[in-house]
Amino acid sequence: MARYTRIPGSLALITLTNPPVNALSVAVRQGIIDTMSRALSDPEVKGVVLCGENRKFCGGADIREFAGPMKGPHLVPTFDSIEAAEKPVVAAIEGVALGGGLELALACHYRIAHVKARLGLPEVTLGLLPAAGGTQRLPRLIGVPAALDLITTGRHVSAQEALKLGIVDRVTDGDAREVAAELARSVSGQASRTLPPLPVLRVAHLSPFRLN
Ligand SMILES: CC/C=C\C/C=C/C(=O)SCCNC(=O)CCNC(=O)[C@H](O)C(C)(C)COP(=O)(O)OP(=O)(O)OC[C@H]1O[C@@H](n2cnc3c(N)ncnc32)[C@H](O)[C@@H]1OP(=O)(O)O
Repeated sequence: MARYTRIPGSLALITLTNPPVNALSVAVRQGIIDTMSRALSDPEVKGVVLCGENRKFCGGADIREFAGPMKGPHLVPTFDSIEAAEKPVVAAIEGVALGGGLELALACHYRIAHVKARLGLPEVTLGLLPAAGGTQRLPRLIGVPAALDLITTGRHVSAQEALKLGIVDRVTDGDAREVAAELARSVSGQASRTLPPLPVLRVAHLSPFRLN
């Protein structure tokens, strides 16, 4: 599920609620779609803050659903609709943003991380790819070499390293939701921030490859 709350400054606060780590279950994915649509259709709402309940942003795809076929809305269009939102969406990352959880944050226009948060794309450790936008949005944000490192090792990074790499915009030792709300208010009314295009890798010369 996702809870919708109006907060001061003409903002909507969307809180993912799926204990213990607010993983992206069918109900959470549907909840994101419903609450985002509510925020975007309300002319009184000028920006959105996205967070997770109990100070845990999101532990990624719900591994309890891996045993069966995927039901409900898919992650890719769910995240694409956040990126396409014409109102600023700011992720308030506390606890963890892992796998699909980081991919969700990458689809937001801005990211605030609590100093103790951990971020990463551990899909490779499960034999998966970050196929919900991570392979596309992370290189656009931090460049191909740094993104490849995170995608191929699955290692987690601290909030400070995430700031240095350019994954997050700001780190706070306070309440990430409040800092995110402050940022959302300061950019409301501005055009949504977009990611730069993917860098084009040019190969100067390719030798013919033969199997003998
Ligand atoms: C087209 C789409 C393709 C790909 C897109 C996305 C793919 C993914 O997102 S794959 C999943 C990526 N996420 C992970 O791999 C995270 C795995 N979890 C962890 O690393 C850790 O559990 C944690 C860092 C999130 C928390 O660690 P810790 O504080 O040490 O607690 P526990 O490990 O004991 O876990 C507590 C509790 O949470 C449950 N849990 C953790 N992650 C998930 C999850 N992703 N889905 C569902 N449940 C999760 C874990 O099982 C424990 O539950 P119990 O207390 O009931 O045992």
